[in-house]
Amino acid sequence: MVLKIGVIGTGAIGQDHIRRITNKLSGGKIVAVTDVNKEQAKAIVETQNLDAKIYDDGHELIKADDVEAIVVTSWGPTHEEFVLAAIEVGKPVFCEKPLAITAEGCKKIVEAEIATGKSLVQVGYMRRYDTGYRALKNVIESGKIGEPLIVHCAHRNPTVPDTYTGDMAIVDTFIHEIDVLRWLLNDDYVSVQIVAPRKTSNALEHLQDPLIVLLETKQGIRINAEIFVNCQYGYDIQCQVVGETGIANLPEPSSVVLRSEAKLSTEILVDWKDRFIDSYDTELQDWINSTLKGEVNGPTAWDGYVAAVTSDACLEAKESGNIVPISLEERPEFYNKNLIVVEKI
Ligand SMILES: NC(=O)C1=CN([C@@H]2O[C@H](COP(=O)(O)OP(=O)(O)OC[C@H]3O[C@@H](n4cnc5c(N)ncnc54)[C@H](O)[C@@H]3O)[C@@H](O)[C@H]2O)C=CC1
Ligand SMILES: O=C1[C@H](O)[C@H](O)[C@@H](O)[C@H](O)[C@H]1O
Repeated sequence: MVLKIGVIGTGAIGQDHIRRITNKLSGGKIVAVTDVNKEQAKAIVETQNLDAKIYDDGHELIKADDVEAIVVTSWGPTHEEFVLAAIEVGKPVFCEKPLAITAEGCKKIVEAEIATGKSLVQVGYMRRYDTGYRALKNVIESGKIGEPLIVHCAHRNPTVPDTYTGDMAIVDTFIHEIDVLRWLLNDDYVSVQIVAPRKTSNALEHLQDPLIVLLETKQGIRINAEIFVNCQYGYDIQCQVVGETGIANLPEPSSVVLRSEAKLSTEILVDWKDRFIDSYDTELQDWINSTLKGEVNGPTAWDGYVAAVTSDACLEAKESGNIVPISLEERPEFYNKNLIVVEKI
C-alpha cells in the first residue's frame, strides 16, 4: 500500500520532506503540492520529477480525492486553518511545528480531533526520533542514574537571520526543548522564569541573546536551559540529566577524531538540518507507517497544545522577568496511549 500525500508549503523544509519521501523513505508518494509561490511549487515538481498535481491553494489540495494524507510545511500562522480543514475531511495530517501560533488555536484542533474519534494529527517535533535522545530516555527509564533531579541543556545556533525576532527564541527555537524535555522526563511543567546574562556583541540590536530559561516540572525537577542563537562556533545541542545516583549526557553527534598538526579534534556541525537529518527521516517514515495503519505514534495535537501553553508562559516570563505559572488541564483520555516503539526505517 502507498500513502498518497499532498504537501502544503514547498519552502525549505517542505522541499526536504518531499525529497526524503520521494527518494529515501518507503510507503509514501507525493501526489499533490501547493505554495503561494507557484513558481517554487512548479520547480520542486520538475526537479524531483514528481507525478504530482499543483493545486491553487491548501484547501483545494486537502479536499482533493487523490490526496489521502497531508503534510503542512507552510508558515506557522497558516497551520491552524490547514490542520482544521484536514480534520474536517477526516484526513491524517503531519504538521510542522508549531501546530498553531496560539494555545487557543491548538485547543481548537484538539477539540476538533477528539470530536472525530480518530487519531489524525501528528506534530513535527522530530527530536523524539533522535537516536541520542532515545538512548538518553532509555537510560533514565532504566533507573541507571536514579530519579532525575536537574537538567542542564543548551540550544545554540551559530547565527540567525536579520528576520529573526526576540520571540522566535522561544516559539521557533526553544520550542524543541519544551517538547522533547517533557517527553524525555515523562513530566509536565508548572512554572518558568527567564533571565538574561550580558548580551553577546554578536547579536542583532533587537535581540536579547543568550537567554536562560528556568523551568520547574510537576515532579519537582529543575531545568536550566540556555538559548544562544549567535554562538558563532557551530550548531550545538546539549542535554545533561543529573540523577540521584548518576549523570547522563545526550551523546555528541558522531564525528571522526582527528589527530593532526599537534592537535586532537572533532567536528562540530553548523546546520540543524545536518544535526537532525536522521530524526526527520525516522519521524516521517514512522508517520507514513502509522498512518497506513490508521494510527498516530508521534507527538500529538495535545503535545502541540502543551507546547503552545508553555511557550506562551515563556514569552510572558521573558517580558516580565517574573516566575510565571504554567497551568494545564488534565490530558484528555483520547491522548492517553503509550508511544509505540519507533520502527526502524
Ligand atoms: N521541525 C523542524 O526542525 C523545523 C520546522 N520548521 C517549520 O516548518 C515551517 C516552514 O518553515 P521553512 O520551510 O523554514 O519556511 P519557508 O519560508 O522556507 O517555507 C514556507 C513556505 O510556505 C509557503 N506558504 C506560506 N503561506 C502559505 C499558504 N497559505 N499556502 C501555501 N503555502 C504557503 C511559503 O511561500 C514558503 O514557500 C515553519 O512552521 C517552521 O517552524 C522549519 C524548519 C525546521
Ligand atoms: O526549527 C528550527 C530548527 O529545527 C532548529 O532546530 C532550530 O535551532 C531553529 O532555531 C528552528 O528554526
